Amino acid sequence: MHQDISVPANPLKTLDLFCRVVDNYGDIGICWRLARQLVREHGIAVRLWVDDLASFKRIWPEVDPAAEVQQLAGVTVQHWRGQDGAFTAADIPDIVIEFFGCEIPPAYVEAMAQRAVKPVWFNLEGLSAEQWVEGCHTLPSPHRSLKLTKYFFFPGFNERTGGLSFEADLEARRQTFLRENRATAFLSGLGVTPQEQENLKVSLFCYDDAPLPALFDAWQHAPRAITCLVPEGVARGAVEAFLGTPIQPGAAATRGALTVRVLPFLPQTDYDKLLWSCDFNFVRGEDSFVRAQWAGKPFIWNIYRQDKNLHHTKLNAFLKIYEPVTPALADAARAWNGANHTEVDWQASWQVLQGELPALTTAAEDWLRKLLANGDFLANLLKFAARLVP
Ligand SMILES: Cc1cn([C@H]2C[C@H](O)[C@@H](COP(=O)(O)OP(=O)(O)O[C@H]3O[C@@H](C)[C@H](O)[C@@H](O)[C@H]3O)O2)c(=O)[nH]c1=O
Repeated sequence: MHQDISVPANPLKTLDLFCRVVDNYGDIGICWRLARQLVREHGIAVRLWVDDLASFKRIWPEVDPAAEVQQLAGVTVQHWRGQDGAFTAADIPDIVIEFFGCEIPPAYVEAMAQRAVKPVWFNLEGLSAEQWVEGCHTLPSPHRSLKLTKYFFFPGFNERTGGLSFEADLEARRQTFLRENRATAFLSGLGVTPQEQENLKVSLFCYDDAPLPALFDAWQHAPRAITCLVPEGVARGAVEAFLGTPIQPGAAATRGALTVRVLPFLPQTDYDKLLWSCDFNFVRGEDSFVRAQWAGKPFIWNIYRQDKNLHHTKLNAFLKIYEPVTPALADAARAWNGANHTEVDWQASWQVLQGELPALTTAAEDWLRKLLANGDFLANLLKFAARLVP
């Protein structure tokens, strides 16, 4: 008789990911990235439960907002209407993920407990550079009455956390894009003129309360001409005030050293290319913040506002570990988020930042390589999950 020496196949083949869109695009943005990556890189059958298909459509135009169930990029997308219908053990996959503590239906949890082999259950948490995260990462939370355990899994910036998610081919695609100078064709396709491409290129994604009018004002007096590329709908009031016309893709105006150009709101994969194409990026929330780091370019982060100014604590925690930071970049980041104690002179501040750009860019590339070494968040999660399988 032959002895079976083959490596046991990965038993974790199916997965449900639950996403509740609190607001904006970050919740679905992150979940959609993870879902696609699970299918493409790990061969896992993924069902993504999402409650807001309209927001989803903004970042992935193929979404049919009226469909109950649809197949997209190999993922089964299920419109989550808060169904708490009948679930049986047969409905439950090998892995269940709830995103940002969104509560999954109680009947579904009951069905999880009925499964002969219990699913590996995760709560995916938000990104923060605060130190307490390291102590909470992978902590188990036993269900109060059912034989189930949920694990907290945190993204993060070092090996004591889950790391940040990146696709296996992300860095190779970025390198090819840069090496072959594809930015020119990409930006031209978005209507950015050759002259605008000669300027210093800045992408802009921020919340409405960022001090954009002051920055626009400063940029008009910048030492080098600036092209600010802003996807449609971002900072609508301030952009409209600058343009003097209602916002639509293709609208542009130049005042002094500053040209502002409105782009269409881009599909998620093209948004990466925008970050790669620019010299400096303004990003916000969580997903674009992470993608800016994978772009290897200097950036300023507009952090998602939280009660009691908790977001300022998070911002400062990040600025403390972000190695490329300079005093000028930290000051500007704090001012952008209302976390500074003194008035900021944006004109002077930008002048310093512009001078620092070459060094900041080199440092941002080094930072990217350091983060890559922590491994991909999903690969780290699946490795952890595999260890829990009996
Ligand atoms: C500007 C732009 C963004 N995007 C994508 C990139 C991201 O996946 C997504 C934006 O998500 P974020 O950067 O996270 O920013 P955000 O502000 O949109 O999202 C969130 O922030 C979180 C912290 C909160 O928990 C969420 O509730 C949510 O507010 O939209 C495009 O696909 N095309 C575009 O043109």
